Amino acid sequence: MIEVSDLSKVYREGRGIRNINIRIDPGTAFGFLGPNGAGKTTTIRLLMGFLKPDSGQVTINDRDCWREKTEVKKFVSYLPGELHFIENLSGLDFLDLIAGMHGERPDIKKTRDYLVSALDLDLKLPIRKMSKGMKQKLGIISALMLDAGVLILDEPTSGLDPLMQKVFIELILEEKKKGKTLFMSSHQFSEIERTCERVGIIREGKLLAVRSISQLREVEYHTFEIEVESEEDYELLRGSGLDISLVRGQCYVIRVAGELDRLWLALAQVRVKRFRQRSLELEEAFMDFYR
Ligand SMILES: Nc1ncnc2c1ncn2[C@@H]1O[C@H](COP(=O)(O)OP(=O)(O)OP(=O)(O)O)[C@@H](O)[C@H]1O
Repeated sequence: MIEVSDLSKVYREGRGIRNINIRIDPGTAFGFLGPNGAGKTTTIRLLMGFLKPDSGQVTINDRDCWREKTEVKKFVSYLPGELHFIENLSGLDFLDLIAGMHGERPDIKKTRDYLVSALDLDLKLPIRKMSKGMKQKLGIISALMLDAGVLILDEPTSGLDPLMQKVFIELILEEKKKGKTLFMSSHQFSEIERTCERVGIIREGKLLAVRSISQLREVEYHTFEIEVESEEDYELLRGSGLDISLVRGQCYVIRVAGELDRLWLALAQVRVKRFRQRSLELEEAFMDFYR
């Protein structure tokens, strides 16, 4: 349904994105993660037809996002990373304006009311008096109330407090139940993990990896906490070439990828006071792509 093929867009200074390939099946959610300036918004702007690719192509439902952008916008709903409103309007006026552009469908008002209540937003307030988080809620409501089949969300939880981030995740899970296709950028692995089937990691304009969340969960990664008797024991551990970091005193964290043989061999040589395995941390497995 969403197909990004050999997509490149390079700005004058040489930054941008290069040769991005992503395929997102209908009814699935794709999380797009990467550090600041990695190229997430650039990719999303190409998906929305705001930018013309230098090379390659993006299609949604087999429509070219640049050449057929008007058609594409009929089944896509978009939440920009940076929201710009007509500040003098109230929240309600703004949503009415957006709904009016989509033919006064009665279902929009119903969905709007549901979202307003879920996100607990005072729509009577003029937008200029709204906080950053309130404006973000308004943006989310305007994107979700249209009930489009494809949702493209650029850092949707930016500015939301932890409670509202949780509500947002629940709303997204409801959208998924309705069969929506989702493309969502984020800095937060946890929200991608909870909402998406697959995750793409972008850095310096290049797509480093695309993994299914279940694949990431299976990565053989083990973290242990160990307390040894003395500095001498630590030196012995260190000599084994294991990935060790100090917590405090003689307490260390050891991370092992793959087979554990080397760990057992090292442990046999030292005096251990305390030893326990930490549960697998998915985020750590994911962070490996950044290192
Ligand atoms: N209009 C532009 N002209 C020139 N360079 C740009 C333009 N827009 C973005 N860039 C540069 O392209 C790179 C990618 O920017 P982009 O906004 O896509 O990153 P991002 O992953 O969305 O970052 P963030 O997480 O900080 O929002 C950055 O180095 C940025 O400075």
